[in-house]
Amino acid sequence: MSGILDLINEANDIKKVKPSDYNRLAGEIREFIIENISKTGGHLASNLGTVELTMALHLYLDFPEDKLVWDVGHQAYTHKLLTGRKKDFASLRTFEGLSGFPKRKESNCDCFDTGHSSTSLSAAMGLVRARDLKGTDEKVVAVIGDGALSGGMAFEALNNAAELKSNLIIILNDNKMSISENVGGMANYLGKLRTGDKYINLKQIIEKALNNVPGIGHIIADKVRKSKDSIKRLVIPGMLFEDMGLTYIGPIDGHNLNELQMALASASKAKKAVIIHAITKKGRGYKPAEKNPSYFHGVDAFDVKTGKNSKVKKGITYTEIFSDTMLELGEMHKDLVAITAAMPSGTGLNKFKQKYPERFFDVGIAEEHAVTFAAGLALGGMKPVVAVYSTFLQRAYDQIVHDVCLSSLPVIFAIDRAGIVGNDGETHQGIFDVSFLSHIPSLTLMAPKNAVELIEMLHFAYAYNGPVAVRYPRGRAYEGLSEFQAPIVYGKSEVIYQSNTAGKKKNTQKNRILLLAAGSMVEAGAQIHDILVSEGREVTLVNIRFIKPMDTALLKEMAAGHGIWVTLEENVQRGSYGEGVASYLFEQNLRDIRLLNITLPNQFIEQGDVSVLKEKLGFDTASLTKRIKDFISHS
Ligand SMILES: Cc1ncc(C[n+]2csc(CCOP(=O)(O)OP(=O)(O)O)c2C)c(N)n1
Ligand SMILES: CC(=O)[C@@H](O)[C@H](O)COP(=O)(O)O
Ligand SMILES: [Mg+2]
Repeated sequence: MSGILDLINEANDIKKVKPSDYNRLAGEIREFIIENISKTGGHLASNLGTVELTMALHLYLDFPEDKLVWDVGHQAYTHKLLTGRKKDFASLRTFEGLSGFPKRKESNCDCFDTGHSSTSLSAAMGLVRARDLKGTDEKVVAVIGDGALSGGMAFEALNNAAELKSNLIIILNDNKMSISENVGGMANYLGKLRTGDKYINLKQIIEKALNNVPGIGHIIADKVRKSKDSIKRLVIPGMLFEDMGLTYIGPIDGHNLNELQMALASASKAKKAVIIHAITKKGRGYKPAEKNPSYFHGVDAFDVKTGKNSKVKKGITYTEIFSDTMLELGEMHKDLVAITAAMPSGTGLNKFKQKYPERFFDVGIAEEHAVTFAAGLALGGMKPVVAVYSTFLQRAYDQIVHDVCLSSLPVIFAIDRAGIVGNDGETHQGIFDVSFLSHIPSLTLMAPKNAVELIEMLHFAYAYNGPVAVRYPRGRAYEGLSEFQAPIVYGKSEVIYQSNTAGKKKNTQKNRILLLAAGSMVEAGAQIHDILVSEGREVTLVNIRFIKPMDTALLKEMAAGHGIWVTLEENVQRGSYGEGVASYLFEQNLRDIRLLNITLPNQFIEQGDVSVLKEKLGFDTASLTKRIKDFISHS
């Protein structure tokens, strides 16, 4: 039997669906999403929570003329389904497939690319101002989650939106959850609004009680009813927003299409910014996700019946190593404190949170605040560890420079997801951190070659008195080369394999190869070393360890015996370690040394499995070896 969803093949088709079929359509959408995500993986729980919300918006808006801005964008699958992309879902988050986030290049119904949090209100404000300047009449709606509303940018935009004299609709999609449980004062306030009906009852109870007071009771009750201030604040939900100058509608049931449509119709009349507070359930309609929305926030393929992950787990991850080491360090050092910007499980800090709740701080989706907060903790005598994904640290550049490094404060940055992360694509690749960190004076930047070295580096970072960052990739930790465990010495690299330089002729020196590999690339470096050596070449392999400061003493020593240098790292070329080596050779006038920088290209890197992307980028061992050999023979 064909379903209602089959009738929807392009934008605005939903308007042809009979209202009596809306519930059936919502059910079919949920079924479709569960079925598909169970095969491809993806952001399941948030999408199940926004089905009716998205349907209501599609009934209200005309695409592509009207503009719908999604915050983070991880909840936009229904929007994709309703705008002609149903057929592409099998390719979700794969190379050249359907993106997991809104993408302008994918559809003219996506008006703003997202992936990072708390940007929707600013972008929507810009669209409104542009509309008003042009004199056009398209509608503009932003959808922001309660988690995303904890981000500083959202507050900045709300402050600005209060000045609007034309319509902007903000849907606050409140499911009480960020990835983990939502935190902070705004979350508490929203909690109070959710129970707003209780306050209304309270008002009625007060009025009734006063009316029963003989004599002046009814006069006071009348005053209470008319009072605009204190009592109103008590009884009318959303007064915080109202007092700021925005109109608040809600709370409403975000799974009730009627309520949503009525709220949108009434919001559309205001010549100002209006917040519709919609209460939804993360994971709605799929029991395992309703029960454990954090786990089903972002999942790999799973079995629909059991909800269990169907992929076999291979090896320990860097995140797990970090997580366990934090427990160890926490036990040893009572001044160690840990900070996350709403990612306790993603960063692995959840164990630390459980064991040392008083030394754990989840500040909400607020990376800028997290870093300056860490500066304050360090000033107060604590040893803060900011655990953060490379891509989200981009937010906090000025705070790192101005608040931490300028005063050389002992803050540790544990930078997870450094390098290619895979299926989340352009917005989430951690490929810029070496570039935006390695020029900051007083900051030390390290990268471990393997699991053991991450542990050592974290211990080293604790003991070091100054700002220090350790970057490590997403996923499985490399466990090879574990016999190489030279103690970490500040600013010193580790020579893994030293080619024999004794008694060799000058010509041999010219052709001798020096591989300078950073972090995740040491594994590839070791493989390339073995291949080149098996072909009779002389090769030295160095594990950089310190991307900054550069170990110039070692470089000087190596310059005497190696004519071909190759740097290997997982970062774009501009601002890379390799670029630093090129400057060094130039400054030292070492013009005879031929240098090949192997870095990621200076471009945004799209989505796909890490192995697929590496192959496409020529970053797999076979391609890298070929590149090095070509370089040797052509230079
Ligand atoms: C700047 C930034 N930091 C962290 C994240 C990781 N992240 C993605 S979704 C999310 C939670 C968002 O919560 P909410 O807005 O309430 O949406 P929900 O998942 O509940 O639907 C977080 C922390 C991000 N995308 N961007
Ligand atoms: C949407 C978002 O930003 C996160 O949910 C992100 O997808 C998590 O990535 P990991 O799977 O690497 O934790
Ligand atoms: Mg939420």
